Amino acid sequence: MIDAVSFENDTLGYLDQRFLPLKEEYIKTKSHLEAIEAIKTLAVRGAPLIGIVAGYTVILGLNSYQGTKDEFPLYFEKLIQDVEASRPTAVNLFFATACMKAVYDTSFTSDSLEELFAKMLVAARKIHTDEIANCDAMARHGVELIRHDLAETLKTRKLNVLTHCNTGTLATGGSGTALGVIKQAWQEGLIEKVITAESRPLLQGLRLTAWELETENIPFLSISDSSSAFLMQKGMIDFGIVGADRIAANGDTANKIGTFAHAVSAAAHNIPYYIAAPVSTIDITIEDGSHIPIEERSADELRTIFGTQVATPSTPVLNYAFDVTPNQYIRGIVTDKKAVVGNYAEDLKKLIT
Ligand SMILES: CSC[C@H]1O[C@H](OP(=O)(O)O)[C@H](O)[C@@H]1O
Repeated sequence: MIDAVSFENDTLGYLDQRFLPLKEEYIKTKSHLEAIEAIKTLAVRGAPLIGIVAGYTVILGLNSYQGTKDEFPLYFEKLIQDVEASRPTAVNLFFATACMKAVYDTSFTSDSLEELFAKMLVAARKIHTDEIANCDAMARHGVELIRHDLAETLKTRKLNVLTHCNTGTLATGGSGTALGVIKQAWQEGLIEKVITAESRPLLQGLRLTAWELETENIPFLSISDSSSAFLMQKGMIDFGIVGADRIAANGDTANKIGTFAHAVSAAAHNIPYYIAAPVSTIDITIEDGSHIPIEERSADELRTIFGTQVATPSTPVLNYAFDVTPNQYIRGIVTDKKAVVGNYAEDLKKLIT
């Protein structure tokens, strides 16, 4: 499996995703500031992986601390603020900092800084190992749901599945969320072909998902984001499954920009459209998708393509990195605990408690 992230000898290691698949560069750093920049620039990306790296980034910040225990609370507060300011939408990042703050709240008074830091490292490693295990559980629940919902089609042929952005090992450290379900479905002989939407402007689908599928010898076709409706109309897509960066209590889901457009097209063609995400991506504190903070990114992500200017530098741009798919477009939400179908407000809450 691709090695997306590691933490050994107080050093964060990660595969820089900005130039994959043409350039593979594994970065190692002890600097929390460099780690924060890696999240900001999508050198590391993908909601669960962002959460894993955020946890390790806090550890790097702790290792840089030179002050006294009395001075530590202010330093820790600033460290958490800086990590949380790196990207706003993927709730996994805030799940990771909440885990660190929980250790602080429980142990700061009673423990030495050394003991406190050791406990936070355990918490950071747990986030990492949990997300890997979550992928395997999601894969099982997702395949079970697909076998049920697509049973009629499966009587006569294998399935063609649409996915968007990258939700595989490069986004999770494990087999993946949506792509993990797809990989497992392929292993079980259910998949004919994967249709991976390029995911403009940073092309996570064309670059990263394609690379993962090629690496695993899974047949796929890359398409432009705007092609999905046409392929659905031609009967070339049997279901869609995508990831999530934040799921509201009612099931409304924020994911890479373009996700909602695929969902509307799927609904128009009566094609089931699923979300796959660990429970750590559910934000039960917000009642619906209108409250999810949507990241706006640099205009140059559209005006240039990997350093080549394709529009004038003065071209006005609106570059939302995510959109929100209302729950009525979602046939089911596959989590590590179970697949939730409909009745999201009630059933998602049960997963959290
Ligand atoms: C495993 S879900 C990953 C999720 O994160 C991606 O966003 P980004 O590449 O900007 O971090 C995309 O929304 C994926 O669905």
